[in-house]
Amino acid sequence: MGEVVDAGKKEANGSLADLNPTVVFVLGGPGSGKGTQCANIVRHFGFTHLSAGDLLRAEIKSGSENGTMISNMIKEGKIVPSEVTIKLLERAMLENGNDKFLIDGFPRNEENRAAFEAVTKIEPSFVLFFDCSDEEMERRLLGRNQGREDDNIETIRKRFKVFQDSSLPVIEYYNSKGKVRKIDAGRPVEEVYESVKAIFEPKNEKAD
Ligand SMILES: Nc1ncnc2c1ncn2[C@@H]1O[C@H](COP(=O)(O)OP(=O)(O)OP(=O)(O)O)[C@@H](O)[C@H]1O
Ligand SMILES: Nc1ccn([C@@H]2O[C@H](COP(=O)(O)O)[C@@H](O)[C@H]2O)c(=O)n1
Repeated sequence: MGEVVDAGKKEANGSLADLNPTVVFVLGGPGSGKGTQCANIVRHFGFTHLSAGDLLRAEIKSGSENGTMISNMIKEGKIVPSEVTIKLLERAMLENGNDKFLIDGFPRNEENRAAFEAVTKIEPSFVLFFDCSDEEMERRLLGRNQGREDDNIETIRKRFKVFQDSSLPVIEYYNSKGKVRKIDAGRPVEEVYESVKAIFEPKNEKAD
């Protein structure tokens, strides 16, 4: 584990190959409840939650040279170039010290997927897919009230289109490899979590 170098930040030591982490990708449309359910999984199953969107928003706030580009992309609902997002994810995993990660909102397109695989050599254990109607996601996003610049109807519609055109094909790719665990995310939070929990709980296999 890295040593503490400043307020709450740890040095990123070693390589991902050494860490060899367990990774679960958490995908679903904007507002499908990925972040909400990840918080529950973290509490019960010891994963660390890394939201690609949160990491990008933190990068804007940090005054990084990429800040303006990232901010413009998010306002337009567009996908930030993979090298930027992957560097943030790699750094967050190495700084963290855990070896079990929920990677939320990534990979968002084929470029994200292929670049992550090429750079990190990590294959996800499985992909949690929160399936929810556009009507319900729109209602949730417009009611979220977190001051996000992309939670307005114009950007929400763009984000839905990007999800349809670019993110669903990634889910289809993992589905063809038998890796997708699809959840009906249109139900109340507690009901959705019951389904999520069943996926993470060790199976009670019968002895012979
Ligand atoms: N099952 C649910 N029923 C009703 N509201 C929900 C449910 N799950 C989450 N919400 C609410 O909907 C909003 C969006 O949820 P959340 O932030 O978890 O979605 P997300 O998929 O992470 O969104 P994004 O991709 O935009 O970051 C939040 O205000 C959250 O409290
Ligand atoms: N892999 C990603 C993930 C996110 N973005 C950008 O951030 C926006 C917000 O993402 P949330 O998951 O927090 O909803 C998203 O609309 C993209 O602009 C990205 O580029 N790449």
